Amino acid sequence: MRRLDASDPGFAAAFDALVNDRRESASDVSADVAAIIARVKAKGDAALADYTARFDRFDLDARGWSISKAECAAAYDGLAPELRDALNLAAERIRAYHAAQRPEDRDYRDGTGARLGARWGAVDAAGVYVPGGRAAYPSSVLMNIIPAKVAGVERIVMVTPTPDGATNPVVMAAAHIGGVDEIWRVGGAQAVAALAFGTKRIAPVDVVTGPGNAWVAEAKRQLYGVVGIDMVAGPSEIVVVADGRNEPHVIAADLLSQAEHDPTSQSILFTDDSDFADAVAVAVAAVIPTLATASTMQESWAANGAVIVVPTLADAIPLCDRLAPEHLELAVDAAEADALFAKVRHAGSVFLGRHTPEAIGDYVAGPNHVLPTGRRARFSSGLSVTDFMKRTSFLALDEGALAAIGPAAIALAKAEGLPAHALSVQNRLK
Ligand SMILES: NC(=O)c1ccc[n+]([C@@H]2O[C@H](COP(=O)([O-])OP(=O)(O)OC[C@H]3O[C@@H](n4cnc5c(N)ncnc54)[C@H](O)[C@@H]3O)[C@@H](O)[C@H]2O)c1
Ligand SMILES: N[C@H](CO)Cc1c[nH]c[nH+]1
Ligand SMILES: [Zn+2]
Repeated sequence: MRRLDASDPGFAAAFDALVNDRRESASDVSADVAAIIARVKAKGDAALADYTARFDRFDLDARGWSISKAECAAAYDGLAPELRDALNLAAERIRAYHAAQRPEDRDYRDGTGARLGARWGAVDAAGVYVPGGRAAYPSSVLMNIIPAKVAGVERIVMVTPTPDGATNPVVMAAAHIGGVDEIWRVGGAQAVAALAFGTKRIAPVDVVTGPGNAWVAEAKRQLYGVVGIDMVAGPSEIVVVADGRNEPHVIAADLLSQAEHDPTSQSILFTDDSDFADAVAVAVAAVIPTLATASTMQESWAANGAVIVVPTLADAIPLCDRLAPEHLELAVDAAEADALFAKVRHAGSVFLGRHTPEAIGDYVAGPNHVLPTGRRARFSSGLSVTDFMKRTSFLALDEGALAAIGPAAIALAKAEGLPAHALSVQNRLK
């Protein structure tokens, strides 16, 4: 863990190093992924079977490629009632939040009489990636599928690894609630490539969404253009801005909640209280060995964790903006949280006040937990209904509207040296 103090002379360089640390994109990940994509493109299902045997220790041909809707319904029926209620509560809240995201079509006439507008439509088929290497993610099933359904996607294809052949009943129950059409037991970069190119078994999709580890995130990045993607949602991150009036063990757990996802996850604390910074570091060290995910948290915290003391909490905000974290917690009184939030420019999702742990957003709050990582909140946003849709603009002119705006088009076409464009307009002008 790095302990930095903004008043130290070497702080600027040390913070630059933290910001520029490309912890999830070692060049070997990029090269590995390029090789996997090329092999899936060339060999299709055979490559999927090989990679699944290698990475998930699972023989697809012997034990089955897919999970049926009937299996998912049975998993739902077999769930303990409190878990079923929790999934349904999460689903309802996620649905309500995303229903409000459905964009409006536009259709209007301007002063020339021209009719202009844009019509939104869903993609035909969406592939949703549900991670499953180190943990099972029923919450990510809901976060992916529900916005796709709200968008009106007709074919929703889920891919998820089943390491050692073990299926997860809560993941299957969530797929039942969401209403998935196909589930394929493949993960990693190879699954994303299969969705993008299609194989004999898996028909291609138009868009691939969802989170995953460094290989999954890099595969989406490399395949963008062959297929649409939501954004690059890789190993989880959290930045917490906290004053010294918090309990150190409460903030320690918030930091560890994201450190436990992946050894390449990142957790950073900013505080204006040096004693509190030390107390949180002590609490983190004390909590780690008590939890089942200790080794992942230890690796992540040791390699990527940071505790940073700033003169005032307001000084932390421009530094947070440079990190553009996936999650930002403002653990201060409500009024101060609002004031700090007003200054935040770059973050995937922000959690305001002392009573809003980021982990609530992972499960039941409603906003999507699939969020940009690796500083990409500078230019991208969390998964939304519009990631499963596209907009078609349209235009209808009558003679009067064409007469009003046509001559300008002719002038511009001539200036560009494109006479057929000019003629195409000129021919219709009286
Ligand atoms: N940003 C977000 O919105 C968000 C949300 C949820 C989870 N996450 C992240 O998702 C990730 C889940 O990771 P996971 O590992 O549990 O599951 P995963 O499904 O993302 O990855 C498992 C797959 O990775 C591939 N893989 C593993 N090692 C490999 C190697 N050496 N070479 C090539 N491929 C390899 C395998 O194919 C394996 O099936 C975590 O990093 C977590 O932080 C992010
Ligand atoms: N924190 C993850 C996004 O980075 C989402 C998640 C799912 N389950 C638990 N957490
Ligand atoms: Zn989480």
